[in-house]
Amino acid sequence: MAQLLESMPGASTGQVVVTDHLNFWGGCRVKPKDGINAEPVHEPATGRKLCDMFPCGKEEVDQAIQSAHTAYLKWSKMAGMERARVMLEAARIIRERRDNIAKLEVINNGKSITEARVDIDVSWQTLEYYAGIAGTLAGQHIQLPGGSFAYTRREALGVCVGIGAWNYPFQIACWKSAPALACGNAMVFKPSPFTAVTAVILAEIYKEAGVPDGLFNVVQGGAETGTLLCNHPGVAKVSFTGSVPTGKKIMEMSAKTVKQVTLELGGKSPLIIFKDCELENAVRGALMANFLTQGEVCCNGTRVYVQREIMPVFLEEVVKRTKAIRIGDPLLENTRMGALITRQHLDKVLGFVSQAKKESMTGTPHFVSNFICNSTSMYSNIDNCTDDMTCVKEEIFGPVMSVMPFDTEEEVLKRANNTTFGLASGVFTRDISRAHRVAENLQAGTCFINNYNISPVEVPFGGYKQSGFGKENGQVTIEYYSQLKTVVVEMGDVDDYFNC
Ligand SMILES: NC(=O)C1=CN([C@@H]2O[C@H](COP(=O)(O)OP(=O)(O)OC[C@H]3O[C@@H](n4cnc5c(N)ncnc54)[C@H](O)[C@@H]3O)[C@@H](O)[C@H]2O)C=CC1
Ligand SMILES: C[N+](C)(C)CCCC(=O)O
Repeated sequence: MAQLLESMPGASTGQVVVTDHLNFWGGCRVKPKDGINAEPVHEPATGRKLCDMFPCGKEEVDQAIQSAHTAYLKWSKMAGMERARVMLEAARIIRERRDNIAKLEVINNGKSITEARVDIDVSWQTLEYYAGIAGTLAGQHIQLPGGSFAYTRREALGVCVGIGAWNYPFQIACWKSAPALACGNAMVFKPSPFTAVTAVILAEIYKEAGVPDGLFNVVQGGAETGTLLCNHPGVAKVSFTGSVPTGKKIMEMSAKTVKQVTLELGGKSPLIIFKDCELENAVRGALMANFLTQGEVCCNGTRVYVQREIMPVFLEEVVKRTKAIRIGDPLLENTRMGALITRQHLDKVLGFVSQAKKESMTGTPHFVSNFICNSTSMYSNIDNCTDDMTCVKEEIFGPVMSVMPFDTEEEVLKRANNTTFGLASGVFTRDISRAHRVAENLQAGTCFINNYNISPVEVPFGGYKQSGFGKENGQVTIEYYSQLKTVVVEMGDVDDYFNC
């Protein structure tokens, strides 16, 4: 893989073939055991086969978990400051190789190179941030009568499993592994079978930075491999990013051995635009909320509520800007929207758009489709939607923005909250009291005021309702990757309570 990265500077879509093994445990890449059941992985931008992915079976999953356990025993005994030093070195290497990793991520996922570079920057920043926290992990000292006392220790959980989605492959691996490793855990990570290629690069970088062999491992596979991981008695925690139905299964499987779980699930987030907004910012915010990574973003603000008085001018602008988004080969510098993950996913997204055309009595779908190489990308604004339309109720996970008019704050809050999801939300207004009141009353894990989809690593991220629970990023995530032990110390004699 190192060779592949070196050969990347001249790479363009349609050229790279990955032949290296994509599993990693015990400190090195591991050849698939049987070399059977190969699943082709395609380059989204061209539809070309990029490599074969061989799903890991029980024996391989056992090996990866065993190797993680061995590394955990060493790593968890190191001082936080020692762990921090290794993590900072890994962050430095990612930063140094940022452009090449970003290129491979484009080939892996289909997003534009501009966005992929941001993802890789967020990735090394995540490692730096949690390296900074590793040395600060501490407990509390509690005084008790007679000189006795108690103290708490913040301890690692053990072997944590990370299960990733295909929309931010490298970044998700960092969002999960950085806090896990900072707390002294080891991780076995399973990327999505659609984006099998970049997680192993992270494993190599951790190794190069000096983590013990087995600390960060990659097993390839889909639902079956994921099931083996979630049912494994040697796993203490599962952190999952993906769809709600799979999240529910993961919770069920984890319940059998009472594993801790973090679930980052889907969304159908509302973005509320009041008539007193700064219109230019609101329009840009609506694009940010809908079209990053071809719309394949869990926290996207796909239900855009616009106060009726400004609907015509908002729509005119937003449609004009949407049509001007440069769709194309994702490795070209000018491209701002690349390819959807697979042909099947594109068909699913197009299905939502044609369903909207059928369901809409008054709305106008503004629909544009572009062909890039063998694959396709598209985007659509659907105006004057009603809350009961399928495109307004269900997660589309594509570049489709649904726009609805509203009249009052009270009404829009009710409509915005009328969903089983609760990942994110947004509001554009110049009225600061209204902004904070709306933020308080929206039932979602994040509310963006006068912007959207800004998520620096310092800021906790996670859902309400069926969008999941647990947080990623921010200081609080330490609590989801560690456990608190209480030690009670008697300085006097034990009471003769039983008087015997
Ligand atoms: N919230 C988010 O960030 C994401 C939401 N989605 C939504 O889900 C839809 C389907 O996409 P998928 O990739 O099929 O999502 P998914 O939720 O099925 O897959 C996500 C991850 O879970 C793994 N997985 C699947 N079944 C599993 C099981 N039974 N046990 C353990 N692991 C399992 C997959 O291999 C993958 O690594 C998308 O169209 C989109 O609407 C997809 C990806 C990310
Ligand atoms: C980076 N951000 C905020 C645009 C999206 C991250 C959440 C996801 O995995 O979809």
